[in-house]
Amino acid sequence: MLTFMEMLISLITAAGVIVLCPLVKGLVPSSFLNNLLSIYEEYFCTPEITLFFRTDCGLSDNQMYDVASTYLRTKIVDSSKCLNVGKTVRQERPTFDIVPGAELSIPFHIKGLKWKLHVEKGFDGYERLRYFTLSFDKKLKEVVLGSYLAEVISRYKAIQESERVLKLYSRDFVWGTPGREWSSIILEHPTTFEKLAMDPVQKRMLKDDLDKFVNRKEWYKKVGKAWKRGYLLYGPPGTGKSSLIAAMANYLKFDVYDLDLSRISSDSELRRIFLSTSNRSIMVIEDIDCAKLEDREIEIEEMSDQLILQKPKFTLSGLLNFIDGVWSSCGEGQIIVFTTNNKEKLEKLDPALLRPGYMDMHVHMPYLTMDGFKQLVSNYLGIDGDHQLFEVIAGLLENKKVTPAEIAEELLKSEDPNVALRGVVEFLEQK
Ligand SMILES: Nc1ncnc2c1ncn2[C@@H]1O[C@H](COP(=O)(O)OP(=O)(O)OP(=O)(O)O)[C@@H](O)[C@H]1O
Repeated sequence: MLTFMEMLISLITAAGVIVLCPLVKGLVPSSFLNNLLSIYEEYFCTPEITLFFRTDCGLSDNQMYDVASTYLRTKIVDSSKCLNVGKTVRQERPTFDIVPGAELSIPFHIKGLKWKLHVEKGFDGYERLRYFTLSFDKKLKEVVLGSYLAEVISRYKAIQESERVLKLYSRDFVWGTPGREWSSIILEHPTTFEKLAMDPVQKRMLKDDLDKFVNRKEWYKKVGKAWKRGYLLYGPPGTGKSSLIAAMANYLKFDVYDLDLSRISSDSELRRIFLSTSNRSIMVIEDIDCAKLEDREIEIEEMSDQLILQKPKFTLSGLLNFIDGVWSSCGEGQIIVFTTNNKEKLEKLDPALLRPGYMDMHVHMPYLTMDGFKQLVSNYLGIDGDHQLFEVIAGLLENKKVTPAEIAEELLKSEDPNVALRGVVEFLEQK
């Protein structure tokens, strides 16, 4: 007795014979022949479907690329025969990564799903494009596009939540790489608000402001405002502006994007860059008063491959206006932090720059006060109470302009509190 499968195979084989044999072909009605052929195609020539997960998605970075990459890292050891193994000096254990071109076969329903990482290089040998492909039997189309991808995304979200590592994005390694606006490293800055030497009232106000901002998503929607907030941090070099940005990122668990305005050549480039940032992130534009946008020259690559110098069209205020517009129309929970060593210069440049909308809250980072000093002593020497040299130091600090960075440097010199604090006294006396 023939089973159903055996009958089907016989029929398909018969179809093959019929197709190949012109004599038999003439004897069989064409409708029957077509039916047999479609069954043959359906079960024996099952073409694969391939999904592409490119790094870019229109003008933005493609989040599905990161989704795929994060998800596959959890599967790699069981599903690939080739693994890249790496470890930096800081890491304790090696990590495994995907080898470009090697197949990752993940069991799912009938046949496995085949994932692959592709890396394309340009003529110059530099990487131009990378993307993942996911190939599968077309019979799995519905289930892969539906429940499987949903599972991959929810896995990614769970990993993001549980192993949330903050990232610092910059544009240093992406010049000329199509579809990649930012490259990132892990942000491992240890500064927290607690460790920051800063006026306690101002610290409280800033934390409250940040709390209010992140918790008011619905309020922003209700009043029809873009959910974004701008901060200006100003003060001399070494007073902790960068440290404060790290403290804000650690507090909010927001990634940081470091933007160098002087290298932007056009509105469209700027728009692309902004559209490629993630929600709930901090964009940092340092030394905003030094961004002499009108005076600089930018290298523009011509069709002829010759580099020419050209002056870009925008001014600082025009640029900020533009940023305001782009950010109003995209992204949620965005923070932008400007820093300057010289607020007066910024005011002279264009007072409108300081208005709420661009810079909603201004935070002054001054020279070191005695309160700030005690915070540093607590951080570096573990002294939370008093010390006999504090009175001398308080007197010296009143008349000197010293930055927390300078005193931090002195405190690093010895773990013995007496030695370190005597070093601070000497430093202040000589200043
Ligand atoms: N307010 C502060 N509280 C604690 N540490 C500080 C503070 N300010 C400076 N430091 C110490 O000095 C180092 C340099 O400070 P930081 O880079 O944050 O200053 P900055 O104001 O951003 O300087 P610049 O304007 O030159 O970028 C920090 O890594 C930190 O160790």
